[in-house]
Amino acid sequence: MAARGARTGSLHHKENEPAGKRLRTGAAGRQPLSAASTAPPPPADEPMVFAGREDVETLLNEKMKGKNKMDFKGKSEQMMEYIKKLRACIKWLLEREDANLAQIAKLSSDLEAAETQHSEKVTQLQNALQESKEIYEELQKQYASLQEALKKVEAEKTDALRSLGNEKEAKLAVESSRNEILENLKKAQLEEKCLHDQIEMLQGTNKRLQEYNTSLQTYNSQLQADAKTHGETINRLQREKNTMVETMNGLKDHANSVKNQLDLSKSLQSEVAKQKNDLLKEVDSIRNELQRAREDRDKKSAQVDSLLNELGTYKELTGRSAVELDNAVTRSTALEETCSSQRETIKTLEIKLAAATEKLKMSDLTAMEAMTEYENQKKMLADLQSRLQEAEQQILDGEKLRKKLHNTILELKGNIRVFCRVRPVLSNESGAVTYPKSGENIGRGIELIHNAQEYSFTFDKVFDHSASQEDVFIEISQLVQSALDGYKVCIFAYGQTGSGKTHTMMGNPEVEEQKGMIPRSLEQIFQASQVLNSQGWKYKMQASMLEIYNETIRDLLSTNRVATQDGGSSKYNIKHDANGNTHVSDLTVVNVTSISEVSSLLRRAAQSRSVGRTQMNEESSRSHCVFTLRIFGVNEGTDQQVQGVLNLIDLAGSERLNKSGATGDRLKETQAINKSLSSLSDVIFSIAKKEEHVPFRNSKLTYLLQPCLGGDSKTLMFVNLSPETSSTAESLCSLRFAARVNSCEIGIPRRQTQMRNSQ
Ligand SMILES: Nc1ncnc2c1ncn2[C@@H]1O[C@H](COP(=O)(O)OP(=O)(O)OP(=O)(O)O)[C@@H](O)[C@H]1O
Repeated sequence: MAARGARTGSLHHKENEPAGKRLRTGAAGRQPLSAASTAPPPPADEPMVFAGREDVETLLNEKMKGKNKMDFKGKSEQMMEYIKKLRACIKWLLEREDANLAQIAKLSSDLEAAETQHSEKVTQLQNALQESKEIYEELQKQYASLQEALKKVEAEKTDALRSLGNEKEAKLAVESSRNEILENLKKAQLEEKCLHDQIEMLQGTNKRLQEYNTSLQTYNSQLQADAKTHGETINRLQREKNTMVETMNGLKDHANSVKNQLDLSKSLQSEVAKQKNDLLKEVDSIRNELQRAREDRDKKSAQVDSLLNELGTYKELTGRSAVELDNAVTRSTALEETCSSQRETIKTLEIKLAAATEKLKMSDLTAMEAMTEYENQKKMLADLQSRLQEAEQQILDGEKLRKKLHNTILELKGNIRVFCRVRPVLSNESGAVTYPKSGENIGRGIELIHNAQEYSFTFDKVFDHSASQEDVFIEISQLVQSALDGYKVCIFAYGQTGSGKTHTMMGNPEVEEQKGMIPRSLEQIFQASQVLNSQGWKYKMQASMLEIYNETIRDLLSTNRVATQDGGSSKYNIKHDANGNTHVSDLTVVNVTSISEVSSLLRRAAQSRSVGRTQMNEESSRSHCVFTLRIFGVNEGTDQQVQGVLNLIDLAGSERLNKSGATGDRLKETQAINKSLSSLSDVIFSIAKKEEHVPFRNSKLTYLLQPCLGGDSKTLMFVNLSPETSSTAESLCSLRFAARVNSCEIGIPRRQTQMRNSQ
């Protein structure tokens, strides 16, 4: 068709040319055939030229013309001419045919080339279409997988939110358990307060028992008859006490081990709480990370959405823009990678979160276990404590009864009580003191080896080197208490220099365990007076403190320095009134209302106290130090009045002259000390012998203490010993003196009490 079209087109093109110009002869210009019929014929050798179809048709329509019918010659010439024309026409037609064929061949080859090109284009287009289709399918798949991933992320997000909710619940549970613990703590504090109240009540009972003690005196004669029986009871109680002490020690050990366990479980609990806090922090940080990852993921999701939108647009433009599609695919792939990495991160975080939650659960469980353990331990401890308290109460009751009976017997006997205290060995020397390990003298006996000879002594109580200040105070606390009940109480420490008198009487008031008898007695008096307040008792207390140095009184509480020196204007005359109360003129007497006031007084006195040096003790106190607390009590309810006195005396060292190695002033000091101490023993022995004249006035010390030594007071002497072998001679002297004192009957203590309106 195309070839034929091309031929027709070509012929048609030629037909448009003007007919006159087409049929010409060669070089001289061709004539049209019609013109040739009229015009003279072209020369025979000139070829005819045909311009087109019209020329041929004109030639074919040409008619023979002759002059007449018979003009055959003319006709044959014409015919020849016409045949020539026809030949020329045929030749032209043949040439034209060849040219046409050549053109057709050229056209068909062009056509083929065009067709090939066309088919290539078609194939390319088909390929591009196929590729686009594949890309489209791929993108659709990616889209589907992205949607899948998005769904997963959503599901993970929901899970994470759920686990977050669980964590919050767990946290709330932990907080509520902590509140419970705090609640329990409050309860325990309340219980402690109750126990405190009970202690106060017991102290009240103690007071009543003391009242009972007083009433016991009226049954004096009856008790004397019963004394023997009581002695047996004491022994039995002593044995019982020992058993109870052992039981109590066992219980204490058990309680200690339980306490240790409790401490352990407490520390475990605090560790668990710490771990829990760490885990909570970790969970928080993971949550934050998760939150960040979520936000990141949300951003990416938004990006995915926008890219999906873009993808949609790209889908429309797929056919048009393959490059854009490629970019979109690249971005989509990158996004997919980010998404997958995000998913990985989320997964890791989820795993971490799960692990942290697990750890939290574990720690909660451990905490719960620790709590349960703690509760059990607490219960056990409470149980043990109540058993311990019961046992201790039993022991205390037994002990109280024993002491009461013992005191009663002693009071009835009218003895000065003597406690012996041996200090620890301070040097490298060996000790020369032992104690009985069996028999009825345990805790009361002491054995001293001197010059290879053993000397045994028995006192009301013997404290070995291991006895603490508290152990010693427990034994004298009742005596101290009786000062509040209106007795005159006198406690003094006797012994050689460095034997522990000051340690026993004063100790170190700033350190709880080292506080001596003076600060402890004052604390007890103030505490007890507060308890008695609730029973209507109001107390007024006055403290004074003096020392007797070289037979001269010095006021230790005076703020006037001159007055405290020898030769000062103050005379410090000692006077006793009809009620047996002692007054020292010009002596500073301070009203005290609290233990802190007394503590500052003690500090003031310690500073003023004169301290001399001897070869035996660098800080040996060379004076007798007398602390006096006067107690005036009145009961608003019963109008009863009491007046008690508590004298606490740290005597100067009792060593003999040759031992102290003193000369000059020191010799004078030692002589004075010895004089006053020997006066003290003279007074005691003379009272014991019931002599008419008691030489109280022989020394300032004995004269000052006259009312306390005179028979109606409760007197206790500490004999302090140095255990070293080098001190055995002095120790023996002290022990002998103490034994004589212990055997003295100085009278029955009398309570100083009266009714207010009887004054
Ligand atoms: N029971 C004890 N436990 C521990 N250390 C003690 C004990 N008794 C005394 N000491 C120590 O022994 C030393 C001498 O004691 P302290 O000063 O009380 O003796 P003293 O009899 O008062 O002497 P002085 O008569 O010279 O005043 C001190 O260092 C004291 O701390």
